[in-house]
Amino acid sequence: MTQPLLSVNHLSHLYAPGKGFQDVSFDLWPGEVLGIVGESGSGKTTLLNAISARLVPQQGTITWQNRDLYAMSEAERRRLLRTEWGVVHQHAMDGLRRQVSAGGNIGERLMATGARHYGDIRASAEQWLSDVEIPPSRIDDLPTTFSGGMQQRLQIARNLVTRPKLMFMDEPTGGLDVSVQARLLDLLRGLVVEMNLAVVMVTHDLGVARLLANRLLVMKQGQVVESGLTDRVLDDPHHPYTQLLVSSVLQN
Ligand SMILES: Nc1ncnc2c1ncn2[C@@H]1O[C@H](COP(=O)(O)OP(=O)(O)OP(=O)(O)O)[C@@H](O)[C@H]1O
Repeated sequence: MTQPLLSVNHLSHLYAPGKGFQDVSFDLWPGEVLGIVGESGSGKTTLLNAISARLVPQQGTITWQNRDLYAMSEAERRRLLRTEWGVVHQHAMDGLRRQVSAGGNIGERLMATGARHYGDIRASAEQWLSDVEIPPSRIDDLPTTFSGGMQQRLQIARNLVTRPKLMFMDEPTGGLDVSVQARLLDLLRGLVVEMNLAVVMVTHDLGVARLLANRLLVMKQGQVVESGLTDRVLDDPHHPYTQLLVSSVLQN
């Protein structure tokens, strides 16, 4: 492929000076994982929301497979979010339907892409539950009866069932126990490679960034202060702010 999957050009959205993000540009290629790192309040979530069509940015353009995202109709953008894109929220229940069974949470997204055969949908949901290490016997249970780690894995299965090309993740392992985090990261890493998924992931955890991301954008007060391959940025940070971020992790 000679064209990036996603192109972000001079994107800005400021709630107030220094609050939001300013003049962000990058290209994302199929199968590439881009990590957005920076301290709390640096604008990471606002940027992620704008790129994933959940917040109309004040300036700049986003091109998805050669089409201007904000020239598409609202319905087309919503459809994209249900099919070729996925969103993994930090709090799994924000991305799940609490009144719908685990199997229903997965099947619902499949139906958005035209699946109608109940047996096939259920079989696919069972397969996905097992792929994300949830016992398929829990298929009829409500997600509210699951542990935090299971809810997060269910949210991931719900997104992946439509075989998206691009996933947006906001602190995908935030709020989970360290051992649960490690397991989830392992699982995510495997799925990303197997499905050749492109990912834009926000995290303040440089360990998570190191494990999952190929490339990093470092944000400080709404500006990208440094970008590059993950190992280069973390092992040889150029900007003083990145140096501080890396060294404060090392001191922990
Ligand atoms: N809807 C809003 N209206 C006004 N200001 C906002 C709004 N959402 C976020 N902000 C402000 O914009 C700045 C960036 O917030 P954002 O949530 O994008 O940062 P972040 O890097 O994701 O932080 P965190 O890791 O804590 O979520 C913050 O100062 C925040 O208070």
